[in-house]
Amino acid sequence: MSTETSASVAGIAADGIEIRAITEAELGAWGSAVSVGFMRAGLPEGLEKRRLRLVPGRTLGAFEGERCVGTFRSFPNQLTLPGGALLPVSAITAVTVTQTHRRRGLLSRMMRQDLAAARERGEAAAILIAAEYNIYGRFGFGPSTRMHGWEIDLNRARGLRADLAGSAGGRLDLIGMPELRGVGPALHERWRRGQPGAIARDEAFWKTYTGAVSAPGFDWKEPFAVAHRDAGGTLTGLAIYAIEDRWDGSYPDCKLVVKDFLALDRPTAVSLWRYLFSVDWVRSVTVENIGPDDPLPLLLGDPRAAVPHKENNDFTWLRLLDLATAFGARSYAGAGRVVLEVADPDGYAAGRWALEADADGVGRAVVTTDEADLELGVGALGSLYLGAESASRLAAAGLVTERRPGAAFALDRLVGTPLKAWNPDSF
Ligand SMILES: CC(=O)SCCNC(=O)CCNC(=O)[C@H](O)C(C)(C)COP(=O)(O)OP(=O)(O)OC[C@H]1O[C@@H](n2cnc3c(N)ncnc32)[C@H](O)[C@@H]1OP(=O)(O)O
Repeated sequence: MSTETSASVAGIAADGIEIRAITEAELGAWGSAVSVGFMRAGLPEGLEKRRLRLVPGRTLGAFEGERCVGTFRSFPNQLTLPGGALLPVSAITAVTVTQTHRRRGLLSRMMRQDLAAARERGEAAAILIAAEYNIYGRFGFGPSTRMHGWEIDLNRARGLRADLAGSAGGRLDLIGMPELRGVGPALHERWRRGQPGAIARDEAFWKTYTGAVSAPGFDWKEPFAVAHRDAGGTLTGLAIYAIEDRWDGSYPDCKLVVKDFLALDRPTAVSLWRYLFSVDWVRSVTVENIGPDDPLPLLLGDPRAAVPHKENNDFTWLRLLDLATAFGARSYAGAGRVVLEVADPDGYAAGRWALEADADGVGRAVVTTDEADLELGVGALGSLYLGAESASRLAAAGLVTERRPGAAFALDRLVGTPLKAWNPDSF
């Protein structure tokens, strides 16, 4: 008898289920499995969008014979780091296992296969948006940015502060979807370089966003897009919003929902907010997700009118795969050195690392034999990587252990950033 176990035969395990990259011809069946996995029965295959997003070799299926019972997709993206560098990362999405086949290790197999391939390709980290909090920690991911939104009652807000100046000589125009598709990408490219935690938006993103291709399971409704151009005619901001048409008897009681807000400077932001807070019939504004450091409430006549949105929670999860590349690429607030003992059951980040930075903000992670100041898992380190989480807070929660008193605060001074990392985009 052959000594070759089924587990060693081209990804087929003892249960007969094979994990492999799909072909383009299998995209329809794979897409149907995604819909079933996300509890949406009978949806169209959405082939046009899926074709746009197909990266050869990176769309995985778990196959039991012909039947696709698990799905997993990754694609290349870039993460803006503190300091403005763009780190190539693997973005993971469309993770599903059919209900009849769950808890048999299929996600674990797809994830481990894809993370190993990402590391091979030289992607220093993987990112994803987690459907549920408890799925991805076991694979070394940690929450690294938060969703941050506001509900604003316009009767209480008293508009924007009177002393705030909008852009001098700028103008606002409502634009249609074809124009948004034309001008949005270049504006976003400029904007994302100044926002740690932001990611790139590809062609598929803009086409889906503007309704040029449909995404199965999502009811697309054309939003409003208002563009701000400065006195020289350069596009410096965009706000995308929807209106929920509500009436209280004979009185308008509409809600304006801000879906996307990109402003390159404060005068642009002020002009856009002033517009959004003064649309006729609108009595309340929901800002679904905006940077945690965005000053929005402080721009209002009464900041208490902005109440935190109920979905404010963890958003981008990050899994470090190559500490030397990842920590060498970001910048640091100043000089410092903290030695970390990192636990990583899958090995990528495991070991003792000195995280150090010079006065000019250039830093690195290097393997060391020095005594460790702090012990933590790779997921906690992923949470700290972009600077949006604090080591002191994780230490208080027992998720980081100080071996030297004060080490958590020393790490915060090293990795903390002037502008909190934030990512507006689900994927
Ligand atoms: C990036 C994204 O696409 S997020 C979307 C994720 N998908 C969904 O939420 C859709 C509905 N859920 C599913 O499709 C599946 O349940 C999945 C993909 C979440 C999990 O797939 P499975 O194949 O069941 O996971 P697998 O068997 O590998 O589980 C590994 C471990 O994670 C645990 N686990 C898996 N899912 C969950 C969960 N939702 N909550 C808590 N623990 C979980 C398992 O119990 C198991 O633990 P163990 O190792 O201690 O036994």
